[in-house]
Amino acid sequence: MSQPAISAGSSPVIELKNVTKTFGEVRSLSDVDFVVRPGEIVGLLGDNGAGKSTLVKTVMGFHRPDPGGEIYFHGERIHDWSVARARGLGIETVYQERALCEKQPIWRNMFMGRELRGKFGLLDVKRMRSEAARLMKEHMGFTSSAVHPDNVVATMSGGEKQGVAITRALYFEAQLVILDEPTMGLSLTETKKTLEFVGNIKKAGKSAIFIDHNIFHVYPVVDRLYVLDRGKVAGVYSKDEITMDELIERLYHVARSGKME
Ligand SMILES: Nc1ncnc2c1ncn2[C@@H]1O[C@H](COP(=O)(O)OP(=O)(O)OP(=O)(O)O)[C@@H](O)[C@H]1O
Repeated sequence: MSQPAISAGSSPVIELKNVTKTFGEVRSLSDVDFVVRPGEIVGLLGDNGAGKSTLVKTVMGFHRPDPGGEIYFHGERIHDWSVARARGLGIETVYQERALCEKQPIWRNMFMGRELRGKFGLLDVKRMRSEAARLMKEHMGFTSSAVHPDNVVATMSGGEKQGVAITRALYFEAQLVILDEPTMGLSLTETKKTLEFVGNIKKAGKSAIFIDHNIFHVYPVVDRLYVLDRGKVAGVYSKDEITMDELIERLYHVARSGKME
């Protein structure tokens, strides 16, 4: 199980300062300041091409900022930012449900790539099955004996699959969970379930970045929102500062004029 080498405190889990990212002639991010605090769910909104993916890929370590940009984890500047470094510090991405192995049982999916091992390095199947059962009950709210860790993932609903992915991230000591359009292609009920799982991240005292095109999904579960427009931060809002209607109004305004007010 990966443990963050830097101790968690009240300083932001992740902080990007003055981050610009260019790909040849394309400037995907421009002087972006971005902060996620402990226990905070932060929404990322913006039109197609606004820079949302580039921003989260930078947080995930896939991209390094152009010179001048800085990345801090719990207040400490990290110079050698990379996927391995970000993951080692507890930044986990929940990919869309297709990242799970449909034909494998739930317990295997929970521990895929980070299997629990016993003596002599042998797989501890018994412990993985019992841990999966506990997590399903405690984190995913499965009380029915019909849902068993041996069930294959293909039999679960889309929302439940997202639950497996989120629970897996939390189990592996994620400090920050990145959710990239977790409700895409899900039905209404499955979406509701997925949003409940997002709430579990906060209950567990962890943080998340939530990207979704649908403001009706994002607004209810987040504490703060960043609006990106053409690579720039066009607005940052605490949820208690802005109603959903006001936010929609401002998003229309950004789309029309490129400015938040
Ligand atoms: N690897 C890359 N090489 C060149 N240009 C890129 C690369 N990645 C992103 N871009 C460009 O940067 C801009 C921002 O893209 P990005 O994918 O971050 O936007 P987005 O807000 O996630 O969009 P969407 O909602 O459509 O996924 C776009 O113009 C895109 O074409």
